[in-house]
Amino acid sequence: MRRKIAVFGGTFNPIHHGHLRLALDLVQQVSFDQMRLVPCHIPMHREDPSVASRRRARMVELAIAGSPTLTLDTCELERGSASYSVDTLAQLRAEQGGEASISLIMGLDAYLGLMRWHRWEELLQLGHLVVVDRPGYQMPKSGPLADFDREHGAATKVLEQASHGFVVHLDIRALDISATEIRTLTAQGLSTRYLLPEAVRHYIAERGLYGAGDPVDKTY
Ligand SMILES: Nc1ncnc2c1ncn2[C@@H]1O[C@H](COP(=O)(O)OP(=O)(O)OP(=O)(O)O)[C@@H](O)[C@H]1O
Ligand SMILES: O=C(O)c1ccc[n+]([C@@H]2O[C@H](COP(=O)([O-])O)[C@@H](O)[C@H]2O)c1
Repeated sequence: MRRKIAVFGGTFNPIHHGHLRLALDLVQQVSFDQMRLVPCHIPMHREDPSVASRRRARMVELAIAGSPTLTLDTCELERGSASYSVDTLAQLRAEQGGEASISLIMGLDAYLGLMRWHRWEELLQLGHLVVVDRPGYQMPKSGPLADFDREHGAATKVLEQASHGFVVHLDIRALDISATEIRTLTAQGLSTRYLLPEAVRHYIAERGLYGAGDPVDKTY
């Protein structure tokens, strides 16, 4: 059977249950052999994250500690340069060889901006794109992305059958959680409990990230 590897890139500032449950749901639906969480080091598509990549990676590590299926991949930190998904996929393809099925995972909000990504036309030569819905976002019915989606769209089984080249949309449970909301709640001194793992909440509180005040308030 073809080895199936998933690459789930994100700013993870911080990682939350929206990311984690999405990753786990996909591992179970697709039987990925690996699900690699790849924190981006220097994003060129958004403002500099307020927290250094080393710390964002550490929060990923804390979040997945003990998970048998999710792993942290720090390739973008090690590369040290601007973080482009095309480079990450190319590096993984070189490592894994031509047979492996490689899937780049993204939420619909990220997919909507795909045509602004660096060398985005090359992504499907290196892997598949697996897109999951995100509350508040909808696929356009017409336009260049809708055309691209129709041209390359396929059913899940293609992830077994081909190493690259297709776009697959998968249903996962919708969790309306964002890192932006977690940063805002933290800065306002409001509780973020149940939105992200406790170990990550403690890390944020202990280091005063996102304007966190005293260590995690017991009343919250
Ligand atoms: N709740 C969610 N449901 C589905 N996809 C999600 C969810 N949260 C994040 N994603 C996806 O995870 C990837 C990484 O997201 P990212 O780290 O930017 O989190 P975020 O919550 O969107 O952060 P921010 O609010 O800072 O933009 C993206 O592909 C994004 O679409
Ligand atoms: O390669 C690009 O040009 C590119 C442009 C936008 C987003 N990405 C990647 O998409 C992933 C999700 O991005 P974000 O901003 O939602 O965290 C993350 O791994 C980014 O590096 C990549």
